Amino acid sequence: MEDKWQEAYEFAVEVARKAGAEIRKAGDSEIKVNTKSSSVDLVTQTDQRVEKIIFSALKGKFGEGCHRFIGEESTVDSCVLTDKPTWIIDPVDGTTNFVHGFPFVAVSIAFAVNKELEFGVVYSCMEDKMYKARRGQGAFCDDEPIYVSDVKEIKKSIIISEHGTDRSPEKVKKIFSTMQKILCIPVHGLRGSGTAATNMCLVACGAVEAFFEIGIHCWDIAAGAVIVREAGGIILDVNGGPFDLMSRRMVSANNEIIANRIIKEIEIFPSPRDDGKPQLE
Ligand SMILES: O=P(O)(O)OC(CO)CO
Ligand SMILES: [Mg+2]
Repeated sequence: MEDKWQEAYEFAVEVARKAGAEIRKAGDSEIKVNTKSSSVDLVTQTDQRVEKIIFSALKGKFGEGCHRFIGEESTVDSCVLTDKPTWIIDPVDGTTNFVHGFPFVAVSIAFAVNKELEFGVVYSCMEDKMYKARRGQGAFCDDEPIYVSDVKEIKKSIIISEHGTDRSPEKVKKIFSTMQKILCIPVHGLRGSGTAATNMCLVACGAVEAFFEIGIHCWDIAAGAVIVREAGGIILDVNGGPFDLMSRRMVSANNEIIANRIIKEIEIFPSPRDDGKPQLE
């Protein structure tokens, strides 16, 4: 029973690699930029085409009836996580990077059963790095085990945060105020790769101590969440409570000490949940 999903895991790695190759070879003609929730929330034909490629591979293998599918480009309204086996996919995480040629772009594929994440695959396709993890079986980059950093002192840490795609002045103010407070603890530095999935893999492999964000979606972080946990890290809500995949906010960190120190500084702002339910404080 424990190995029930091994085939799905291995297939997800294969599909992510193929999807990444499609992104790498996407020509300039395909990079026609459209916008979604705001003028800085970008989408290209590549996002849509690669999502179709991933979905048709997974549906062809596992059938549409038994499995559910949540994808960044095909989820129109809210996405509700049920107990059914569910694929959660971001075909191009880091679309803005992709459009600008900034070299961090990831394919993110996660799989949940009974609302619990079973495995996650993040293929950082421009660097050709394959991150993957299955619940209870460790995390890997290119088949080598990876582990979070053992730093416990916040003053010896590097922290990742992002600016998101909402430019309303009150939210931007809170984001920068949080970053300022964390920077002035002081920490060694603040970073951001422009893709949530890659940011979580940077936590998982010990390159940084933590990554937090409010406003990301379930497809940005589902695969990364498994990878961080399996590398020995933790994921919490920005209020210090348990992580909720649909809440559009999280702190991923190498350990609880670093996570809680960051949480002390985070200025929370409202962000409607992916599943349409009321947001917690
Ligand atoms: O590039 P995407 O898929 O829009 O995702 C962003 C978050 O909104 C980076 O993680
Ligand atoms: Mg994304």
